[in-house]
Amino acid sequence: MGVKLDVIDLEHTINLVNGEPLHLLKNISMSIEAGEHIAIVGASGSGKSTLLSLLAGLETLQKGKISYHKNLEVLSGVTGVSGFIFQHFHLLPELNALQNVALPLMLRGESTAQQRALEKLKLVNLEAQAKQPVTKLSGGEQQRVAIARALCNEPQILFADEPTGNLDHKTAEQVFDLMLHGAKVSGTTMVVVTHDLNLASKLDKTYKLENGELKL
Ligand SMILES: Nc1ncnc2c1ncn2[C@@H]1O[C@H](COP(=O)(O)OP(=O)(O)OP(=O)(O)O)[C@@H](O)[C@H]1O
Repeated sequence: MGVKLDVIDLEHTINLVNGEPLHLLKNISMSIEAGEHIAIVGASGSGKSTLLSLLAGLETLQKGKISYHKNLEVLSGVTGVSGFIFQHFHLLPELNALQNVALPLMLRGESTAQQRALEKLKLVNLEAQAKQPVTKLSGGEQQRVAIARALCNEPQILFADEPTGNLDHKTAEQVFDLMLHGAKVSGTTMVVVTHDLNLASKLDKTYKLENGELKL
């Protein structure tokens, strides 16, 4: 089962180049249930990526509290149980698809890394391309490799920042559906930042970030 996440009164301020503070996020409170899939939408520059990085523990909290729970246990953080998918794939160009997916497991010394990586490549319909260098794959295929890699660690919560923003409309929908399917199969909680309201509507809830406030 996935991770449950509670956010209480989160605030975030950035300093603009002219020295003025900008209150990017104001008193954000939300709960994301275990296994729930939510979308965060909003205008460019509204703070979606910043909020996602804070939720994923990739950026330091300035004010407020985020707590993570698995079953009835409170976790000290999510770094070990989370996956992250970026808009620009972030694959290692010198490796093939299978090696990209297996690498995080191999670095942890997992003896079944290759086998588990191949299973996840099957899940995103890329078994036949496993030995292809990723530079020879299409954009949609590269993003499916990134999804397989993120799922390979069996994450309890998955964060995705515009995961299909770099793809054409049809490919974006196919890749998004595969990502959602992968998360559903493993009961993974998922938080997705997207501009695409059609894709957002496939998830359980859509939050809109506007003027620093998050609304359903
Ligand atoms: N570390 C930082 N220092 C200064 N400004 C920052 C920093 N991080 C983000 N910003 C600014 O904060 C604002 C929000 O950025 P963010 O990337 O979170 O928005 P976004 O809603 O994800 O935008 P987009 O949809 O265009 O990706 C932007 O104006 C950005 O320039």
